[in-house]
Amino acid sequence: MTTPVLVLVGPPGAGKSTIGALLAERLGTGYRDTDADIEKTAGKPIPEIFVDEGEPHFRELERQAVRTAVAEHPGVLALGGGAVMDPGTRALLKGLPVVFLDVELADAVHRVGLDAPRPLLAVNPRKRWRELMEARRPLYTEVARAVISTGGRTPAEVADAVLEALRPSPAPTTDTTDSPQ
Ligand SMILES: Nc1ncnc2c1ncn2[C@@H]1O[C@H](COP(=O)(O)OP(=O)(O)O)[C@@H](O)[C@H]1O
Ligand SMILES: O=C(O)C1=C[C@@H](OP(=O)(O)O)[C@@H](O)[C@H](O)C1
Ligand SMILES: [Mg+2]
Repeated sequence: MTTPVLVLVGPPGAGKSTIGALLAERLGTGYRDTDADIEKTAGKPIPEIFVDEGEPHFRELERQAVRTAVAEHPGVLALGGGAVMDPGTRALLKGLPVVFLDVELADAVHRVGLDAPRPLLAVNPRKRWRELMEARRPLYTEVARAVISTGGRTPAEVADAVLEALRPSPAPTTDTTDSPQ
């Protein structure tokens, strides 16, 4: 089993897919996004899966996509915003270098409003996003080794902050200059 060097979690609009691709480039490793894997498996875009088969079916595809990617992808992995709702997925993430990309409502809604539609935010996106985040914040926090705020930062700055947060702290050194002989 080859587990990912880095896993990104967080709500829609946090920048998981954008920062994930950027980090993979910086680290010289592969990038994978479970949403893209799901679309490949289903043979259709996520909004169509929600409409045709419903959210429970999407969540089942998501559970499987996360398991497969965690088992075989050695690079950077971005999850969909709702993946952490599954207890089995949270257990799987334990021990992995998981980073929670945090964002406030105003920034997130501004960002996803400019992007392709997310079915869960199709109606009343501000209210829906706030509800999602209230329910999920404890779950993002539970699985994360580091929490990075993305507000007011460019994607490149967020990537820098992620790498800095995961940098191993230097081994303790003993300063002998003042030690008694
Ligand atoms: N730090 C940032 N500052 C400004 N815009 C951003 C930032 N991160 C991502 N975006 C933009 O926000 C939108 C959503 O980003 P995306 O990576 O798809 O988020 P997620 O995968 O977390 O839902 C995209 O249009 C992306 O270009
Ligand atoms: O928050 C969610 O439940 C979802 C987030 C989306 O991914 P992003 O978080 O990458 O937007 C995508 O998986 C799907 O639309 C459901
Ligand atoms: Mg994404």
